[in-house]
Amino acid sequence: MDFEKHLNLHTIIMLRDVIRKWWQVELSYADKHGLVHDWQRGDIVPPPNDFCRMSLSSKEGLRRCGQSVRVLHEKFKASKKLRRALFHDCHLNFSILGAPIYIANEYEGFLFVEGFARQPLTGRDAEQLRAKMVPIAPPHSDLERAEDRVPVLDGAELSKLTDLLEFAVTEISNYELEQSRRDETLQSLNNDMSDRYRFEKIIGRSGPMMEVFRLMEKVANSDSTVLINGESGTGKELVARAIHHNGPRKDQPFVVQNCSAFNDNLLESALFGHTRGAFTGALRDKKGLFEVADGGTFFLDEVGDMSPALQVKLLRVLQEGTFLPVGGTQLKEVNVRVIAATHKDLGELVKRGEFREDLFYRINVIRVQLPPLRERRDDMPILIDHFLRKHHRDGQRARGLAPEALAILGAYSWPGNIRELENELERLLVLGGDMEIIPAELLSSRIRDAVVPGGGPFIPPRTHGKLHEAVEALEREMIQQGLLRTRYNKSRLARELGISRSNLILKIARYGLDKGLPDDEAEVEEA
Ligand SMILES: Nc1ncnc2c1ncn2[C@@H]1O[C@H](COP(=O)(O)OP(=O)(O)OP(=O)(O)O)[C@@H](O)[C@H]1O
Repeated sequence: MDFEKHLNLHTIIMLRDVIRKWWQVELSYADKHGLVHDWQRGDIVPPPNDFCRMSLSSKEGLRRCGQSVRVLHEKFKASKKLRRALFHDCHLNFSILGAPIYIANEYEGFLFVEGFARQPLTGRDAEQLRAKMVPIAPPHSDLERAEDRVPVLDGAELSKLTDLLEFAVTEISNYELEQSRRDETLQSLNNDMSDRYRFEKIIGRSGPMMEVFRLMEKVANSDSTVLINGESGTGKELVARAIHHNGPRKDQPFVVQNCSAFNDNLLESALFGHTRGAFTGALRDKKGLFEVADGGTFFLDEVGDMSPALQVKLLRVLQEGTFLPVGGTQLKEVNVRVIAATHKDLGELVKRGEFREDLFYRINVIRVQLPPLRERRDDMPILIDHFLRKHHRDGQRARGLAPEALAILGAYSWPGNIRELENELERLLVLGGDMEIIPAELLSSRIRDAVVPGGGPFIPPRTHGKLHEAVEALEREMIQQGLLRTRYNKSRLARELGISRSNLILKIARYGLDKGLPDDEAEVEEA
């Protein structure tokens, strides 16, 4: 237990002060071994009682004072059931009053005051005291009339002091209990957070993302091949990295290759390496990325774009851990965990004969499906917050987005997913410069126009009030925006909205949206 900390508690500071002022005694603390740390450090507040002051200032006196305190400690230790204050007479026959500190039923030491008499000293008492001081006090110490300055605490005063001492002890144990409860709560929160956010760079709390995290937890410690499926910008590489960094291969290389980046020959040589003279320009042997990744993880992005010839080679590495460099004759052996990713439907490619079925089954052992951003809109606020922090530069003022900007971002369909959102926020921070709140006007026109065609103010959908009114308001808004978007082509709009043309015309009339519309005859039907 750290008494330094307790001394700084507001209540203890106040109590110490009150006790000092009212009774001229000092509140001190002995630990669970009966040691008074302040005294041992020589950090002694000189007590008004001159006898005690002299005693505490000499080595022998200090030893005797310490011994007296330890007797009280022994009493507390001997009777663990005793939770109240106790008296003991010190080596000078002054009183020590101590109250034990218990925290969660453990004895942790005691608070005490010492150096007072319980009744006025007689002349004889003073004589005896002076005699006791001879071996302790330095020669020629001035103890003339010292007995006049000895605090005397009789019955009523003593009971008040006892109450205060016990109150101080209760304050300390309450504080410690509170602290340990807080520590426990923090600990369990941290455990909770680390469970949930072991993949701390991946932001998401929506149901689909929690599903992804659960799966990642399971696969991180295994060595099995993983297939990550998801649209562009949904975080496939981020997830692959997180799986690698949370697994047993984390100290080994993580190598990335996008299979759609090169033509077939270049990709083969990049993946498997080549020998000298394998092709024009191959001046020396070159290691392939599979060799570089040996012991670690290889992230093969856009695996669906691999040619059939390379698919065979990949299957061999996956099944046997061996491959032949371009132009080589000797098989090389590697131990690589493969995480493949694609935005394509590999099952569909298999059906069309564009992807080997055996390879598909080999890499589709565990499939992590990353949801597009439009299907995890619940994550938008934390993602926005995350990217605003990530791209916020020192000295920049921007703290957030105006409500209209947030509403537009929330309504946009995000075809480029998180990458598009991240780029948009980075751009907004640059354009926002010194602004504290970034207004909707700064959003990319692509986003604004998609959500608010015609550039009017964005009216976010209602979330309260009567349902039929909200439905009607939404219906009116969709028809009005649709008419603008289709340039009043009612047949097209009816198709888009999934209602009949006559039904649309009725609704247009009902909502008063027909004013100023071109004649039906003038409407140009699309092919
Ligand atoms: N859940 C997420 N939390 C935070 N940042 C994310 C998240 N998902 C993706 N990102 C960020 O979005 C950007 C795109 O992610 P990443 O490159 O992993 O996507 P991808 O699906 O591999 O894209 P592509 O298919 O185009 O290669 C990166 O900057 C990444 O850090």
